[in-house]
Amino acid sequence: MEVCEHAVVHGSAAVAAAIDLYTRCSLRLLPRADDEAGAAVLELDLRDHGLTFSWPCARLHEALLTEEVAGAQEARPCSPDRMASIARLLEEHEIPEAKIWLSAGLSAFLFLYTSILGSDLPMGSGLGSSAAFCVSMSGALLTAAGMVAAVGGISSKGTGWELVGKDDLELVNQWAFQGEKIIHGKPSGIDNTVSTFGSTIKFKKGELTNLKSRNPIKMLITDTRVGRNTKALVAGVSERASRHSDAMASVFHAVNSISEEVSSLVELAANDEIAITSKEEKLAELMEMNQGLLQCMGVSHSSIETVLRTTLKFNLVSKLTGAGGGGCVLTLIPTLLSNLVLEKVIAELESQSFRCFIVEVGGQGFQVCQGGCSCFNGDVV
Ligand SMILES: Nc1ncnc2c1ncn2[C@@H]1O[C@H](COP(=O)(O)OP(=O)(O)OP(=O)(O)O)[C@@H](O)[C@H]1O
Ligand SMILES: C[C@@](O)(CCO)CC(=O)[O-]
Ligand SMILES: [Mg+2]
Repeated sequence: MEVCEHAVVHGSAAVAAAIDLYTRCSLRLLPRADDEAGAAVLELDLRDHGLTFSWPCARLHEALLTEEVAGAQEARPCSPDRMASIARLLEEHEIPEAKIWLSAGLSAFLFLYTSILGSDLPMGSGLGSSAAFCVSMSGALLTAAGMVAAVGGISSKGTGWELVGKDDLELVNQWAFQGEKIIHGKPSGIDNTVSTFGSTIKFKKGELTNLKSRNPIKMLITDTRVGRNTKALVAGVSERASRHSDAMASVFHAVNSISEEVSSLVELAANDEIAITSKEEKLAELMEMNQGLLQCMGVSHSSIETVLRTTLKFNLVSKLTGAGGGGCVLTLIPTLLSNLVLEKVIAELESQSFRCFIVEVGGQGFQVCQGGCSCFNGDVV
Protein backbone atom coordinates (compact mmCIF):
# COMPACT_ATOMS: atom_id res chain seq x y z
CA MET A 1 0.00 0.00 0.00
CA GLU A 2 1.30 3.35 -0.81
CA VAL A 3 0.16 6.77 0.21
CA CYS A 4 1.30 9.58 -2.05
CA GLU A 5 2.86 7.78 -4.95
CA HIS A 6 4.23 9.54 -8.08
CA ALA A 7 5.39 12.62 -6.13
CA VAL A 8 7.99 10.29 -4.54
CA VAL A 9 9.70 10.03 -7.96
CA HIS A 10 10.11 13.81 -7.74
CA GLY A 11 11.61 13.83 -4.24
CA SER A 12 8.50 14.07 -1.99
CA ALA A 13 8.12 11.73 0.97
CA ALA A 14 5.73 8.80 0.62
CA VAL A 15 4.47 6.09 2.95
CA ALA A 16 4.30 2.47 1.84
CA ALA A 17 3.40 -0.81 3.51
CA ALA A 18 3.78 -4.40 2.48
CA ILE A 19 0.60 -6.47 2.44
CA ASP A 20 0.03 -10.16 2.95
CA LEU A 21 0.07 -11.06 -0.74
CA TYR A 22 3.27 -12.58 -2.08
CA THR A 23 5.22 -13.19 -5.25
CA ARG A 24 6.95 -16.57 -5.10
CA CYS A 25 9.99 -17.54 -7.08
CA SER A 26 11.37 -21.11 -7.16
CA LEU A 27 14.88 -21.73 -8.34
CA ARG A 28 16.11 -25.17 -9.36
CA LEU A 29 19.79 -25.53 -10.19
CA LEU A 30 20.82 -28.41 -12.42
CA PRO A 31 24.03 -30.30 -11.63
CA ARG A 32 27.21 -28.88 -13.11
CA ALA A 33 27.67 -32.03 -15.25
CA ASP A 34 24.70 -30.99 -17.42
CA ASP A 35 26.32 -27.70 -18.11
CA GLU A 36 29.64 -29.27 -19.03
CA ALA A 37 27.83 -31.46 -21.53
CA GLY A 38 26.88 -28.17 -23.20
CA ALA A 39 23.18 -28.95 -22.88
CA ALA A 40 22.29 -26.65 -20.01
CA VAL A 41 19.17 -24.60 -20.50
CA LEU A 42 17.84 -21.69 -18.47
CA GLU A 43 14.11 -22.12 -18.16
CA LEU A 44 11.68 -19.55 -16.79
CA ASP A 45 8.26 -20.91 -15.99
CA LEU A 46 5.70 -18.14 -15.41
CA ARG A 47 2.98 -20.15 -13.75
CA ASP A 48 0.48 -17.32 -13.36
CA HIS A 49 0.57 -16.76 -17.10
CA GLY A 50 0.93 -20.39 -18.22
CA LEU A 51 4.05 -19.55 -20.24
CA THR A 52 7.53 -21.08 -20.28
CA PHE A 53 10.59 -19.44 -21.80
CA SER A 54 13.97 -21.08 -22.23
CA TRP A 55 17.41 -20.07 -23.38
CA PRO A 56 20.41 -22.35 -24.01
CA CYS A 57 23.08 -21.30 -21.50
CA ALA A 58 25.66 -21.22 -24.27
CA ARG A 59 23.52 -18.64 -26.15
CA LEU A 60 23.19 -16.50 -23.00
CA HIS A 61 26.90 -16.73 -22.43
CA GLU A 62 27.65 -15.58 -25.94
CA ALA A 63 25.11 -12.73 -25.88
CA LEU A 64 25.33 -11.41 -22.35
CA LEU A 65 28.48 -12.49 -20.64
CA THR A 66 30.98 -10.81 -22.89
CA GLU A 67 31.37 -7.80 -20.56
CA GLU A 68 33.71 -7.93 -17.63
CA VAL A 69 31.55 -9.36 -14.85
CA ALA A 70 32.20 -7.45 -11.65
CA GLY A 71 30.51 -9.86 -9.24
CA ALA A 72 27.25 -9.52 -7.42
CA GLN A 73 28.55 -7.84 -4.25
CA GLU A 74 27.45 -4.50 -5.59
CA ALA A 75 24.37 -3.83 -7.70
CA ARG A 76 25.05 -2.02 -10.96
CA PRO A 77 22.77 -0.71 -13.69
CA CYS A 78 22.06 -2.41 -16.98
CA SER A 79 24.24 -0.78 -19.67
CA PRO A 80 22.59 0.27 -22.98
CA ASP A 81 24.63 -2.42 -24.83
CA ARG A 82 23.46 -5.10 -22.47
CA MET A 83 19.87 -3.87 -22.79
CA ALA A 84 20.15 -4.10 -26.59
CA SER A 85 21.51 -7.69 -26.33
CA ILE A 86 18.63 -8.61 -24.02
CA ALA A 87 16.13 -7.12 -26.49
CA ARG A 88 17.68 -9.23 -29.30
CA LEU A 89 17.41 -12.37 -27.16
CA LEU A 90 13.75 -11.65 -26.48
CA GLU A 91 12.99 -11.07 -30.17
CA GLU A 92 13.86 -14.73 -30.72
CA HIS A 93 10.80 -15.64 -28.64
CA GLU A 94 7.33 -15.39 -29.98
CA ILE A 95 5.67 -13.70 -27.04
CA PRO A 96 1.89 -13.72 -27.71
CA GLU A 97 0.76 -10.19 -28.70
CA ALA A 98 -1.80 -10.20 -25.83
CA LYS A 99 1.05 -10.73 -23.34
CA ILE A 100 3.65 -8.45 -24.89
CA TRP A 101 3.81 -6.40 -21.66
CA LEU A 102 5.62 -9.39 -20.11
CA SER A 103 8.75 -8.51 -22.08
CA ALA A 104 9.73 -5.86 -19.48
CA GLY A 105 9.62 -8.50 -16.74
CA LEU A 106 11.57 -10.96 -18.90
CA SER A 107 14.25 -8.33 -19.58
CA ALA A 108 14.59 -7.68 -15.85
CA PHE A 109 14.89 -11.44 -15.25
CA LEU A 110 17.63 -11.91 -17.89
CA PHE A 111 19.55 -8.91 -16.57
CA LEU A 112 19.39 -10.10 -12.94
CA TYR A 113 20.12 -13.70 -13.86
CA THR A 114 23.17 -12.99 -15.97
CA SER A 115 24.47 -10.34 -13.56
CA ILE A 116 24.14 -12.37 -10.37
CA LEU A 117 24.51 -16.01 -11.37
CA GLY A 118 25.20 -16.04 -15.05
CA SER A 119 28.96 -15.98 -14.79
CA ASP A 120 28.88 -19.12 -12.72
CA LEU A 121 26.69 -21.52 -14.64
CA PRO A 122 25.33 -24.33 -14.01
CA MET A 123 21.79 -23.33 -13.50
CA GLY A 124 18.20 -24.07 -13.86
CA SER A 125 16.05 -21.34 -13.43
CA GLY A 126 -0.60 -2.34 -10.17
CA LEU A 127 0.25 -3.90 -6.74
CA GLY A 128 3.97 -3.37 -7.09
CA SER A 129 4.13 -6.64 -8.97
CA SER A 130 7.21 -5.55 -10.90
CA ALA A 131 9.06 -4.85 -7.64
CA ALA A 132 7.86 -8.07 -6.01
CA PHE A 133 9.02 -9.93 -9.12
CA CYS A 134 12.47 -8.26 -9.06
CA VAL A 135 12.89 -8.76 -5.30
CA SER A 136 11.97 -12.45 -5.34
CA MET A 137 14.13 -13.02 -8.42
CA SER A 138 17.18 -11.12 -7.07
CA GLY A 139 16.82 -12.78 -3.67
CA ALA A 140 16.58 -16.28 -5.14
CA LEU A 141 19.58 -15.68 -7.41
CA LEU A 142 21.71 -14.11 -4.67
CA THR A 143 20.87 -17.04 -2.38
CA ALA A 144 21.92 -19.51 -5.09
CA ALA A 145 25.13 -17.50 -5.64
CA GLY A 146 25.88 -17.91 -1.92
CA MET A 147 25.76 -14.16 -1.35
CA VAL A 148 22.59 -14.12 0.73
CA ALA A 149 21.74 -16.62 3.46
CA ALA A 150 18.88 -17.28 5.80
CA VAL A 151 19.59 -16.46 9.43
CA GLY A 152 16.79 -18.61 10.82
CA GLY A 153 14.15 -16.89 12.91
CA ILE A 154 10.46 -17.34 12.71
CA SER A 155 8.57 -16.28 9.68
CA SER A 156 4.83 -15.87 9.82
CA LYS A 157 4.59 -17.89 6.60
CA GLY A 158 5.01 -21.23 8.40
CA THR A 159 7.53 -24.04 8.43
CA GLY A 160 10.56 -23.72 6.23
CA TRP A 161 10.45 -19.97 5.64
CA GLU A 162 13.38 -18.14 7.18
CA LEU A 163 14.36 -14.52 7.66
CA VAL A 164 17.40 -12.86 6.08
CA GLY A 165 19.84 -10.43 7.77
CA LYS A 166 19.76 -6.68 7.20
CA ASP A 167 22.93 -6.45 5.08
CA ASP A 168 21.73 -9.27 2.84
CA LEU A 169 18.36 -7.59 2.47
CA GLU A 170 20.20 -4.43 1.46
CA LEU A 171 21.96 -6.31 -1.36
CA VAL A 172 18.69 -7.93 -2.53
CA ASN A 173 17.10 -4.47 -2.54
CA GLN A 174 19.93 -2.87 -4.55
CA TRP A 175 19.73 -5.53 -7.26
CA ALA A 176 15.93 -5.44 -7.31
CA PHE A 177 16.14 -1.67 -7.88
CA GLN A 178 18.33 -2.22 -10.94
CA GLY A 179 15.69 -4.69 -12.22
CA GLU A 180 12.90 -2.17 -11.53
CA LYS A 181 14.80 0.39 -13.62
CA ILE A 182 14.42 -1.92 -16.61
CA ILE A 183 10.67 -2.23 -16.07
CA HIS A 184 9.87 1.33 -14.90
CA GLY A 185 12.47 3.58 -16.45
CA LYS A 186 12.61 6.00 -13.51
CA PRO A 187 11.51 4.23 -10.31
CA SER A 188 11.86 6.02 -6.98
CA GLY A 189 12.83 2.72 -5.31
CA ILE A 190 9.88 2.76 -2.89
CA ASP A 191 8.24 -0.42 -4.24
CA ASN A 192 11.34 -2.63 -4.16
CA THR A 193 12.30 -1.23 -0.73
CA VAL A 194 8.98 -2.02 0.96
CA SER A 195 8.81 -5.35 -0.86
CA THR A 196 12.26 -6.29 0.47
CA PHE A 197 11.96 -4.99 4.03
CA GLY A 198 8.20 -5.40 4.54
CA SER A 199 6.30 -3.56 7.26
CA THR A 200 5.37 0.13 6.83
CA ILE A 201 7.96 2.65 5.72
CA LYS A 202 8.38 6.30 4.92
CA PHE A 203 10.52 6.80 1.84
CA LYS A 204 12.06 10.00 0.52
CA LYS A 205 14.86 10.40 -2.04
CA GLY A 206 16.12 6.86 -1.49
CA GLU A 207 16.07 7.18 2.31
CA LEU A 208 13.92 4.74 4.24
CA THR A 209 12.45 5.28 7.70
CA ASN A 210 10.81 2.28 9.37
CA LEU A 211 7.50 3.21 10.96
CA LYS A 212 6.53 1.40 14.12
CA SER A 213 2.95 0.24 13.71
CA ARG A 214 0.39 -1.58 15.82
CA ASN A 215 -3.21 -2.60 15.21
CA PRO A 216 -2.72 -3.13 11.49
CA ILE A 217 -5.10 -1.29 9.21
CA LYS A 218 -7.39 -3.29 6.96
CA MET A 219 -7.93 -2.21 3.39
CA LEU A 220 -10.28 -3.34 0.67
CA ILE A 221 -8.44 -3.62 -2.62
CA THR A 222 -10.52 -3.30 -5.77
CA ASP A 223 -8.93 -4.39 -8.99
CA THR A 224 -10.57 -2.43 -11.79
CA ARG A 225 -9.09 -4.95 -14.27
CA VAL A 226 -8.05 -1.99 -16.44
CA GLY A 227 -4.53 -2.63 -17.71
CA ARG A 228 -1.94 0.13 -17.40
CA ASN A 229 1.76 0.62 -17.48
CA THR A 230 3.71 2.31 -14.71
CA LYS A 231 6.54 3.45 -16.98
CA ALA A 232 4.13 5.38 -19.24
CA LEU A 233 2.20 6.87 -16.29
CA VAL A 234 5.38 8.04 -14.52
CA ALA A 235 6.58 9.61 -17.78
CA GLY A 236 3.17 11.35 -18.16
CA VAL A 237 3.48 12.93 -14.70
CA SER A 238 7.00 14.17 -15.52
CA GLU A 239 5.74 15.73 -18.76
CA ARG A 240 2.93 17.51 -16.90
CA ALA A 241 5.49 18.68 -14.33
CA SER A 242 7.62 20.22 -17.06
CA ARG A 243 4.59 21.91 -18.67
CA HIS A 244 3.34 23.42 -15.36
CA SER A 245 6.39 23.46 -13.15
CA ASP A 246 5.15 25.90 -10.47
CA ALA A 247 1.71 24.32 -10.07
CA MET A 248 3.13 20.80 -10.00
CA ALA A 249 5.84 21.78 -7.49
CA SER A 250 3.00 22.83 -5.18
CA VAL A 251 1.23 19.52 -5.78
CA PHE A 252 4.40 17.57 -4.93
CA HIS A 253 4.90 19.77 -1.85
CA ALA A 254 1.34 19.03 -0.67
CA VAL A 255 1.92 15.31 -1.19
CA ASN A 256 5.10 15.54 0.90
CA SER A 257 3.13 17.16 3.75
CA ILE A 258 0.46 14.45 3.57
CA SER A 259 3.12 11.71 3.80
CA GLU A 260 4.67 13.40 6.82
CA GLU A 261 1.24 13.55 8.50
CA VAL A 262 0.51 9.90 7.70
CA SER A 263 3.90 8.88 9.15
CA SER A 264 3.26 10.81 12.39
CA LEU A 265 -0.20 9.28 12.63
CA VAL A 266 1.14 5.71 12.27
CA GLU A 267 3.72 6.35 15.00
CA LEU A 268 1.27 8.09 17.34
CA ALA A 269 -1.05 5.09 17.03
CA ALA A 270 1.82 2.68 17.69
CA ASN A 271 2.55 4.54 20.94
CA ASP A 272 -1.15 4.51 21.91
CA GLU A 273 -1.18 8.30 21.77
CA ILE A 274 -4.27 8.44 19.61
CA ALA A 275 -7.52 6.43 19.62
CA ILE A 276 -7.97 4.03 16.71
CA THR A 277 -11.18 5.67 15.49
CA SER A 278 -9.57 9.09 15.50
CA LYS A 279 -6.53 7.71 13.62
CA GLU A 280 -8.85 6.19 11.01
CA GLU A 281 -10.77 9.45 10.53
CA LYS A 282 -7.56 11.40 10.02
CA LEU A 283 -6.15 8.75 7.68
CA ALA A 284 -9.37 8.76 5.62
CA GLU A 285 -9.17 12.54 5.21
CA LEU A 286 -5.51 12.35 4.15
CA MET A 287 -6.30 9.57 1.65
CA GLU A 288 -9.08 11.70 0.15
CA MET A 289 -6.68 14.64 -0.23
CA ASN A 290 -4.03 12.37 -1.74
CA GLN A 291 -6.50 11.08 -4.34
CA GLY A 292 -7.37 14.69 -5.29
CA LEU A 293 -3.68 15.44 -5.84
CA LEU A 294 -3.24 12.28 -7.92
CA GLN A 295 -6.13 13.50 -10.07
CA CYS A 296 -4.18 16.76 -10.50
CA MET A 297 -1.25 14.70 -11.73
CA GLY A 298 -3.51 13.13 -14.38
CA VAL A 299 -3.28 9.51 -13.23
CA SER A 300 -6.87 8.77 -12.27
CA HIS A 301 -9.19 6.89 -14.64
CA SER A 302 -12.93 6.52 -15.20
CA SER A 303 -12.81 3.01 -13.65
CA ILE A 304 -11.08 4.44 -10.56
CA GLU A 305 -13.69 7.21 -10.32
CA THR A 306 -16.45 4.58 -10.46
CA VAL A 307 -14.90 2.75 -7.49
CA LEU A 308 -14.55 6.06 -5.59
CA ARG A 309 -18.23 6.91 -6.18
CA THR A 310 -19.40 3.43 -5.21
CA THR A 311 -17.49 3.33 -1.92
CA LEU A 312 -18.47 6.91 -1.08
CA LYS A 313 -22.14 5.83 -1.13
CA PHE A 314 -21.21 3.77 1.96
CA ASN A 315 -19.21 6.67 3.47
CA LEU A 316 -15.94 4.91 2.73
CA VAL A 317 -12.88 6.70 1.44
CA SER A 318 -10.75 5.36 -1.39
CA LYS A 319 -7.68 6.30 -3.38
CA LEU A 320 -5.84 4.80 -6.31
CA THR A 321 -2.69 2.88 -5.50
CA GLY A 322 0.52 2.37 -7.44
CA ALA A 323 0.75 4.35 -10.64
CA GLY A 324 -3.00 4.64 -11.27
CA GLY A 325 -4.47 4.83 -14.79
CA GLY A 326 -6.66 1.81 -13.92
CA GLY A 327 -5.21 -0.98 -11.80
CA CYS A 328 -6.14 -1.12 -8.12
CA VAL A 329 -7.94 1.15 -5.67
CA LEU A 330 -7.56 1.10 -1.88
CA THR A 331 -10.52 1.62 0.44
CA LEU A 332 -9.97 2.08 4.16
CA ILE A 333 -12.00 -0.41 6.22
CA PRO A 334 -12.68 1.29 9.57
CA THR A 335 -12.56 -1.00 12.62
CA LEU A 336 -16.20 -0.29 13.40
CA LEU A 337 -17.51 -1.07 9.91
CA SER A 338 -19.98 -3.95 10.10
CA ASN A 339 -19.42 -7.06 8.02
CA LEU A 340 -22.84 -6.59 6.52
CA VAL A 341 -21.92 -3.19 5.06
CA LEU A 342 -18.57 -4.50 3.88
CA GLU A 343 -20.32 -7.38 2.08
CA LYS A 344 -22.72 -4.90 0.43
CA VAL A 345 -19.85 -2.71 -0.83
CA ILE A 346 -18.04 -5.73 -2.22
CA ALA A 347 -21.21 -7.06 -3.86
CA GLU A 348 -21.85 -3.71 -5.55
CA LEU A 349 -18.25 -3.41 -6.76
CA GLU A 350 -18.18 -7.00 -8.03
CA SER A 351 -21.48 -6.49 -9.85
CA GLN A 352 -19.59 -3.89 -11.92
CA SER A 353 -17.02 -6.56 -12.90
CA PHE A 354 -14.39 -5.36 -10.44
CA ARG A 355 -12.54 -7.90 -8.29
CA CYS A 356 -12.21 -7.28 -4.54
CA PHE A 357 -9.99 -8.62 -1.82
CA ILE A 358 -9.29 -7.66 1.78
CA VAL A 359 -5.71 -7.22 3.01
CA GLU A 360 -3.94 -6.26 6.19
CA VAL A 361 -1.13 -3.78 5.73
CA GLY A 362 2.30 -4.36 7.22
CA GLY A 363 3.21 -7.74 5.66
CA GLN A 364 6.65 -9.34 5.78
CA GLY A 365 9.39 -8.66 3.28
CA PHE A 366 11.80 -11.03 1.56
CA GLN A 367 12.19 -14.51 3.08
CA VAL A 368 13.87 -17.72 1.99
CA CYS A 369 12.64 -21.30 2.01
CA GLN A 370 15.72 -23.49 1.57
CA GLY A 371 13.94 -26.85 1.60
CA GLY A 372 12.08 -26.11 -1.59
CA CYS A 373 14.79 -23.82 -2.94
CA SER A 374 12.20 -21.08 -3.15
CA CYS A 375 12.16 -17.45 -2.21
CA PHE A 376 9.32 -15.08 -1.85
CA ASN A 377 8.65 -11.60 -0.73
CA GLY A 378 5.81 -9.42 0.33
CA ASP A 379 3.94 -7.80 -2.49
CA VAL A 380 3.30 -4.10 -2.39
CA VAL A 381 0.21 -2.11 -3.20
N1 LIG B 1 5.16 -12.46 -11.67
C1 LIG B 1 5.65 -11.87 -12.77
N2 LIG B 1 6.17 -12.59 -13.78
C2 LIG B 1 6.68 -11.97 -14.88
N3 LIG B 1 6.72 -10.63 -15.09
C3 LIG B 1 6.22 -9.88 -14.12
C4 LIG B 1 5.67 -10.44 -12.91
N4 LIG B 1 5.23 -9.44 -12.14
C5 LIG B 1 5.49 -8.29 -12.82
N5 LIG B 1 6.08 -8.54 -14.01
C6 LIG B 1 6.52 -7.54 -15.01
O1 LIG B 1 6.20 -6.25 -14.50
C7 LIG B 1 5.26 -5.57 -15.39
C8 LIG B 1 4.25 -4.77 -14.56
O2 LIG B 1 4.94 -3.72 -13.94
P1 LIG B 1 4.28 -2.32 -13.60
O3 LIG B 1 5.29 -1.58 -12.83
O4 LIG B 1 3.72 -1.68 -14.83
O5 LIG B 1 3.03 -2.72 -12.67
P2 LIG B 1 2.98 -2.96 -11.09
O6 LIG B 1 4.37 -3.06 -10.56
O7 LIG B 1 2.06 -4.08 -10.83
O8 LIG B 1 2.27 -1.66 -10.55
P3 LIG B 1 2.92 -0.37 -9.81
O9 LIG B 1 4.29 -0.17 -10.39
O10 LIG B 1 1.98 0.73 -10.22
O11 LIG B 1 2.87 -0.63 -8.36
C9 LIG B 1 4.59 -6.70 -16.16
O12 LIG B 1 4.11 -6.25 -17.41
C10 LIG B 1 5.75 -7.68 -16.35
O13 LIG B 1 6.61 -7.28 -17.39
C1 LIG C 1 4.04 5.61 -9.24
C2 LIG C 1 5.15 5.18 -8.29
O1 LIG C 1 5.28 6.19 -7.28
C3 LIG C 1 4.79 3.89 -7.57
C4 LIG C 1 4.42 2.73 -8.43
O2 LIG C 1 3.98 1.66 -7.58
C5 LIG C 1 6.43 5.08 -9.08
C6 LIG C 1 7.67 4.97 -8.22
O3 LIG C 1 7.70 5.49 -7.08
O4 LIG C 1 8.66 4.42 -8.72
MG1 LIG D 1 5.79 -1.56 -10.79
